[in-house]
Amino acid sequence: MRFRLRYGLRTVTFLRSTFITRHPPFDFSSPLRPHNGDSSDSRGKSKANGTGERSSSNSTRSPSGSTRMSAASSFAALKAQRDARRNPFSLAAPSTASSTEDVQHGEHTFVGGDMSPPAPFSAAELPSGAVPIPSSRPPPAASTATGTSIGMDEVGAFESPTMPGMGEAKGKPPPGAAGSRVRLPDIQDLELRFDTYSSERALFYAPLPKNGPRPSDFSTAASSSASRSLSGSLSYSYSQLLSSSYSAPGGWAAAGISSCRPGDVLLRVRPEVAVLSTALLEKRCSACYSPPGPETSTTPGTTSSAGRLQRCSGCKVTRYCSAACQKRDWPAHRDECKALKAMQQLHTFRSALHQQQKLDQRLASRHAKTQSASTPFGVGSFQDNDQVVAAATATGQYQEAESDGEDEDGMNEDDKKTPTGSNDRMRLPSAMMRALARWIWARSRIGTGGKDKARGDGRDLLELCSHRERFAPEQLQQQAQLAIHLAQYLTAAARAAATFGPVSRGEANLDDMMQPDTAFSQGDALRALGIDSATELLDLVCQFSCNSFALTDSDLNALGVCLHASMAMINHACTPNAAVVFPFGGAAKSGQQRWNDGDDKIMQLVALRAIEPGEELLISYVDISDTYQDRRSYLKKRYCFDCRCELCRTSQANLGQSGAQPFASSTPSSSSQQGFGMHPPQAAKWIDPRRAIWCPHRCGGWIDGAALESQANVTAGAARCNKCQSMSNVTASDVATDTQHAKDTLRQASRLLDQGGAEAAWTQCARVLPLLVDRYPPSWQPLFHLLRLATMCLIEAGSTLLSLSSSQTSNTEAAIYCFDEAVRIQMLVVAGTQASNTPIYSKGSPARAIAIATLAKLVLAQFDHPHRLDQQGLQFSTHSGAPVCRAAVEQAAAQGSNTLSILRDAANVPEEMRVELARQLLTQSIEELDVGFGRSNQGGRAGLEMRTALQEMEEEMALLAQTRSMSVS
Ligand SMILES: C[S@@+](CC[C@H](N)C(=O)[O-])C[C@H]1O[C@@H](n2cnc3c(N)ncnc32)[C@H](O)[C@@H]1O
Repeated sequence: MRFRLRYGLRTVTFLRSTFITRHPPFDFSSPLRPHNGDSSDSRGKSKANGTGERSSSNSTRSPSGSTRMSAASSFAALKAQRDARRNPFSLAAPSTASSTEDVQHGEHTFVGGDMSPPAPFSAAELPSGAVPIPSSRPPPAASTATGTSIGMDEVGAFESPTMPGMGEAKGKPPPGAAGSRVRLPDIQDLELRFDTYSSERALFYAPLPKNGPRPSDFSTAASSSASRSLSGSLSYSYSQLLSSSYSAPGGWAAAGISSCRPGDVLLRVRPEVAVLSTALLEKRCSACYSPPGPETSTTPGTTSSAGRLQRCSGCKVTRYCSAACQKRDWPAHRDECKALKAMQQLHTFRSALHQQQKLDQRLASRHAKTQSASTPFGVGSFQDNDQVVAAATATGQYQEAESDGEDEDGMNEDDKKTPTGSNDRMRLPSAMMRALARWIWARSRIGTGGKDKARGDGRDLLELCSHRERFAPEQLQQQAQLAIHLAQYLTAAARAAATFGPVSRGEANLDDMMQPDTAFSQGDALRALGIDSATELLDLVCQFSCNSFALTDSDLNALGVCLHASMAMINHACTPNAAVVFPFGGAAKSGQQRWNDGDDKIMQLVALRAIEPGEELLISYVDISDTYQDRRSYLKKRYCFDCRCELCRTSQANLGQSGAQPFASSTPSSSSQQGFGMHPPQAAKWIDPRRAIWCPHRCGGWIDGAALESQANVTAGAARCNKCQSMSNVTASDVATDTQHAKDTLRQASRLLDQGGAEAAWTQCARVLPLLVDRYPPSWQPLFHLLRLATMCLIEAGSTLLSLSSSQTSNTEAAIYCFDEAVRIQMLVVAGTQASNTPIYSKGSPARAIAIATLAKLVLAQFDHPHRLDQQGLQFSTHSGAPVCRAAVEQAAAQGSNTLSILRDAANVPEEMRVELARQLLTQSIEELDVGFGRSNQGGRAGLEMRTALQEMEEEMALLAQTRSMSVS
């Protein structure tokens, strides 16, 4: 039948390309924060000026002695301003501290003054402020500024409580606690910023230091532009702000200016810097992030690593889908290209060195114990002209340690041969490192008066919080490790040029390299980029880590990392009223318009519920399907704060921890209008869906898993079913074992999937799922994560099977099995997002909207083979033992209130009703995508896809009905 064929094939094709949200448990780019230029845009320029003018008003001496605006001066001036703003008790007024002298000599003052130095640095190197890196020699003349022509290699396929809502808290929350209502200070005590891109819908504000300087002291340009921008709406918006909540515990915050409906877009910006994750560098275009399109695939049926992405002939690392894309990326890639290339040369050199060392050692041991143990030269001498690296090397911090993640040391392993041909593995810089380096290079170009196309329209990273002084020692040590690698990466090109001659010659003069004296100082190279001290470098790393966003595609798949300073001023809540999304993917329009077909202003702040004027805008930095403990430790570790939102306080109270605030029952606010937002939980009865256990009597009720942890709670009957009061038959130790089991499986299956073993990954999941779905609702955190991964495995496996050979019935049948199973698993995922009247994700949350859209696609894909879903209560397949029973879906659907109505009959829906189910799913996903990705965007790329699918489906159905009536007559 035409309908079935079309849908089956078309859907499967787009299933393969993107579409499932995957949240690795510790995805760096997923602060997730949570978790997006065309320089010719005049508005972009004016916004850039907002920062640029402020910094450029402070001119200083360049390293060479000439008076010009240097990158160093702008760093220093901005840092001084920032520190003064952040520290109301600062003794150093920014107007005086803005002199470069002061900053360089450690005049920063910090609240608390607890400045424990990072482990690799000695206390002497890091006193209470910036430590200048001793200059040993002047920077090489124009070594980093020379242009290089753009070239491209053609490469072949493989070369290349309820939530406790936002209601008013009873009692007095601690001053400054997020969610607390504190009257805003008078307007003269605030620094206000109005974002020109916000369509007058978002305002950024920060308290000024008491008795401190006024905005005008910082920069006339900045303050006048602020008041200019504000003049139209100031009286209205500010009076609203005054009467509303102010939860920022210091620092910047954002507030809505006018009333917003769910789905309103509050801010639309282009990220100042955005890069593809290192793991995707070979698989995606570095400018538009497109995978190689099917039309360019060289081998039919192969997965997306095939295709004709063209490799940059300079660095041989980044790839592009077209010359247009490469050209667009060039301003940002230019310095990076040199650095990557130089790193490869250095890597080759180091490999040679290493071989030489090994040989020497062997010779030494063979020939004489009398022989000196010292080798002719050491790796240390190669690095030792940098204070940071030397210190780290001395303390063993710098090592070529294997790392399975970008986060640990900021370096990724490329397990292919290096482009230079050596067999050992080349470690590419992580996405974060490349992003930060791009930002620093762009910054230094602006500082030296260069025209900068690479940098977008945002404010300044230096104004954002760093928390260097607040990190736990082990965290700071990790950041220091990143700083060390960043320093090496930043200076690779300059150093290579100094030692090898022009990088483009590609000839390493090993003799020169062996002489430490001739090696180019890392300190010099960093100073040329405007970084004067190890502390400054470390600050930048900390700032980036605290303020960057995960770059995702329109289906929330992680693509990389990005930064925009305005967006970074938005604070966190585990029950956010807004979200930062990339409705059309993470990149501006591609040369071919294949992948990103939307607006260039690609990073958007969207209201998830109704927002009153002056209400603080809050996004989530974490995956809110995580438990309280996981969210808490992640926020503490990465962002240095304890979240005091109502959800966290309620969860804490449930755990019976000391210091918990009593739960504040809030009245349903405007947030729950139109069904969006959260309903307030009944404190006494609230069970966190993330920790719930099914009632052993299958009444559909839940038992609070958190209550099991305390014997007192168990004795007091807190661990009983909330419906029938049955006792739990699961103990706390059962839960701990199941949690561990699920987490281990998640890790193993994730690894298998990454290595291309989707079927093996699914088999791993299939082993544990039967027990887990029987014992826990799908919202139980470890199960929820596993279910999301299981759907991905099944889609990947099914798509691969289908692409192998459609003539082999066994392949097709296996593929059908995969999609059938994926439908059931995804039903559980959707149920998990919505379970209880206090769902993990509120209606319209991007993650929930995408989960429904995914299910809709899967149901559409089933139309080819409707007979596959039998009507048995349990669906076991001979193929790897399908573990997920229909009963689990039914149980999950029955448990919920009307939020799950869409799924209530899904598991037993007769075949003829399946089209109706698909229609319902498409309709609901469109409604929710419109909220999560912006109504004016029509739900972004995913929303447009769903609309097209719905329209086509209705056309097909009409055609089918017509054909039927004709054949009857
Ligand atoms: C991306 S910044 C947000 C803007 C920040 N207020 C500023 O001034 O730069 C993240 C930092 O803001 C603070 N923050 C964000 N949300 C918070 C909350 N709910 N409670 C306490 N601090 C919060 C933390 O210090 C966190 O590291």
